[in-house]
Amino acid sequence: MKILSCKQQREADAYTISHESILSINLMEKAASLITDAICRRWDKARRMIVFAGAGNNGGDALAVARMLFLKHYPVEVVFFNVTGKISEECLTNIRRLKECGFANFTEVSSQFDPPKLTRNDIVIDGLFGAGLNKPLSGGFAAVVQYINASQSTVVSIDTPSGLMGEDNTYNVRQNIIQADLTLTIQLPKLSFLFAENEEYVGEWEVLDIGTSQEFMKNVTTPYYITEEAKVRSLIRPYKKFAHKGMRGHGLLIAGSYGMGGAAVMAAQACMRSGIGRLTVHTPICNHNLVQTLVPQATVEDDLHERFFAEPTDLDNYQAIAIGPGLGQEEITAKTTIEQLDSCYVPTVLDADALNNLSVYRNFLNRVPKQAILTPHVKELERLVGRCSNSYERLSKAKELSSYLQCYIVLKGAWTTIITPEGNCYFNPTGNPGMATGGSGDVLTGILLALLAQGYPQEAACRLGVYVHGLAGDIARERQGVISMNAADIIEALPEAWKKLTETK
Ligand SMILES: NC(=O)C1=CN([C@@H]2O[C@H](COP(=O)(O)OP(=O)(O)OC[C@H]3O[C@@H](n4cnc5c(N)ncnc54)[C@H](O)[C@@H]3O)[C@@H](O)[C@H]2O)[C@@H](O)CC1
Ligand SMILES: Nc1ncnc2c1ncn2[C@@H]1O[C@H](COP(=O)(O)OP(=O)(O)O)[C@@H](O)[C@H]1O
Ligand SMILES: [K+]
Repeated sequence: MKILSCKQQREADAYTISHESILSINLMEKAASLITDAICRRWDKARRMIVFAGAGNNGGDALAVARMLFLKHYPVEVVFFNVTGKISEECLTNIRRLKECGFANFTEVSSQFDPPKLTRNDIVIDGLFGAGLNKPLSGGFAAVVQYINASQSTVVSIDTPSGLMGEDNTYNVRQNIIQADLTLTIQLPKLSFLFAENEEYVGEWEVLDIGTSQEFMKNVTTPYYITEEAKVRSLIRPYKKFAHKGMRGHGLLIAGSYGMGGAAVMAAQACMRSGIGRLTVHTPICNHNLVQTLVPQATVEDDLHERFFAEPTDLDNYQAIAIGPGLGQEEITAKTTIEQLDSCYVPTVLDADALNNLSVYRNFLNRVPKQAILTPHVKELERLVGRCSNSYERLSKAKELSSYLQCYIVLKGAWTTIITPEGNCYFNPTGNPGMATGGSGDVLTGILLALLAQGYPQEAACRLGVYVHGLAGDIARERQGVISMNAADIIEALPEAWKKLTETK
């Protein structure tokens, strides 16, 4: 699914209107009817609906929703803000239609505003500004937003919380953005909905399909996508009847140090559950028995050192390499990691301490092999690119790093983002907060190693691996609950996740 900028969303509406022989007012009617349905599904007529409408088309939506709720006998009040006297045509039509229904509970505000008392029982419908917002809210509108936010009412935003920009909110004034409980967004989510710091504005969100021109959607270009299950399924390659383990690749996992053998175990277990032919784990001597016992399917290659990764190993026999889980940050390990990079001629994953070690020796960044996959969480990325003040800036810096190194970056968290060297960003929809616990990332590294060893190209491996990792997390949540689930449960859920993605529906 593509994610468009607000400008593109407005172009999409205009294109749909001119090419699909639908009038603008009827497209708005469609949006309003879907919004009304979504509201009626959630709240009954005991709740008073207070509609705040602006003078643009977002206000037009809100006024049409007010009419539909009124005709369904909901108690409705409308506050319409006409500050400049400039009202969109569709908004005007909807004022007229509302009044023609006999609706009288209508307050028009042009300057002084005596706000209605908002109670816990009220539903505020926010139709002040949508995709047309062009600067942070200030003055009277800021006061209205702050008034709504200070109330106990439930807030439903139409298309977007008023005041929130669709992409970059670096220079926004945060207290002047509506804090919605629910956002009913038209056609597609906005990029800013996928950023952690905007959760308090967007609340829960639902996408309403108003039938935007398919042709426009097909041709419009954007670097931002949400990965869909159908896409992921199409990436999976079936095994041939005469498959043998040599065809499914031999991977090398360089992981573990004294006290962190578990990371090597979890990555290896996940790898062995993701279709790899053969796996070798290179780990310090102290972890030998642990890995042999807990992952008997894998071969163990001992490092020369008792406790740390201290000696680069021969990579000639492998189709893919993963370095990092639980490696530690001893100086000798950092130097060895960098030295090892020089012989990584096959697809490579760099995770956790491999990245932390690189961030200590940033002048060696250019030794990262081209096309490598880097899997940082937010902190690990910032150690590489510097502190970021928000998610948009972090994404921009990750894109710069990916382009500079010509590598793939998997920026982990909710909506894990896969950034390609060409600058495309794929947001992953699976996964849940139960995965925010030690070891979950090691599991992902194991999955990615398995996919690369089997010959999946980097981009496919990232999109497929991250999706299945999150899906296994979702299955683990079903089984164990969000509090108790841990990385071991994600590994245990991998067979079912893979089955789900390969079974015909
Ligand atoms: N037929 C259509 O065009 C459809 C439009 N739709 C709705 O239309 C919305 C977009 O409508 P518009 O393009 O009219 O934009 P908005 O309704 O978001 O805002 C438009 C007006 O706000 C002013 N404005 C922007 N930022 C401001 C600020 N900080 N302070 C004060 N005024 C400010 C602009 O100058 C403009 O006049 C979407 O978000 C969606 O809700 C949907 O109903 C789908 C159909
Ligand atoms: N709130 C969340 N929603 C979805 N996925 C999450 C969430 N929190 C964490 N995850 C996933 O869990 C994994 C955690 O990895 P990481 O931070 O490297 O943990 P560790 O280093 O402990 O293994 C990542 O793949 C991340 O995307
Ligand atoms: K809005």
